[in-house]
Amino acid sequence: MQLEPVNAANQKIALVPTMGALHPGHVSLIKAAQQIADFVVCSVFVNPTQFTDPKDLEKYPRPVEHDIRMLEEAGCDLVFMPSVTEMYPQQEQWHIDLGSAEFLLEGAYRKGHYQGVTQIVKKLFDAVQPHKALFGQKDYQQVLMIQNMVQYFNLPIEIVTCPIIREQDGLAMSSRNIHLSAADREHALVLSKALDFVKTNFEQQSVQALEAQASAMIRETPGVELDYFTIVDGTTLEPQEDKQAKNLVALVAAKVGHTRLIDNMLLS
Ligand SMILES: Nc1ncnc2c1ncn2[C@@H]1O[C@H](COP(=O)(O)OP(=O)(O)OP(=O)(O)O)[C@@H](O)[C@H]1O
Ligand SMILES: CC(C)(CO)[C@@H](O)C(=O)[O-]
Ligand code: BAL
Repeated sequence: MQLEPVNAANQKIALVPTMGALHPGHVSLIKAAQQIADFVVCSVFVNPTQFTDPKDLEKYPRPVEHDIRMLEEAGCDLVFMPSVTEMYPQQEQWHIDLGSAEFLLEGAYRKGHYQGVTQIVKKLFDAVQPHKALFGQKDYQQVLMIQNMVQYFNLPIEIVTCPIIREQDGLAMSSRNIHLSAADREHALVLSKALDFVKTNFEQQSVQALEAQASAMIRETPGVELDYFTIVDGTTLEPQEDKQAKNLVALVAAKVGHTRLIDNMLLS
């Protein structure tokens, strides 16, 4: 990949890393990138090292033609779609200290996931050398881990977080939604409904009561298996029951049918 002319012209480069199967959530990142940079690169790479479930990796959607068309329509300047051997030409070790939050929530359910995520994001940063990189709040913990990786290596890259884009009925857009059956799609709505419930009742009820009611809503929904619904400090991801505290976030993960989904909402 040759980005020298862009660098020589002193243009600001923004990178939007994705795993493809693009939807309007991804397009919102491209659009946000266009507002804050002169040249926008989107990477499309299904990164094997961040998958803990081989079946999840195998069935991850890869609609390449559709993705290229969407990126053209969005006016993306360059698409970086490397192969696995380009990104991983040889066996390599990767382990960095991402802080204690690495092992909580998603990190507890997908062991080693954030080592894989930060490994590939560092490789993408090295290849593209962007000034800025944009990520979705939908993957809340991922943004924290990438910020920690940037700090670990002292990289001169600004990490920008973009809001969650939802379907009209509230379901957070996700590439994995394609795996939902019609019934799953209905049942999956309970995740955003539970988050909305917590946001609406935040002033009136205790954190414990909110978590209990939201969890019950989800557990009572057929075909949905709750992994966690929790209200935590938005930086440490440790439980936080003091509602006066700033930076509280509610995070949820559940299996809907055979598909594991995540979502979250900022509370204060
Ligand atoms: N609904 C959304 N709104 C905003 N950003 C999103 C949304 N969905 C994904 N993103 C962001 O797009 C980037 C690429 O994500 P990715 O390619 O994994 O898509 P995805 O829809 O999150 O897929 P999946 O969750 O099924 O892996 C990430 O920074 C992610 O947070
Ligand atoms: C950041 C990322 C592209 C790394 O593979 C992936 O985790 C994703 O799509 O969120
Ligand atoms: N969107 C986060 C990437 C993953 O689930 O592996």
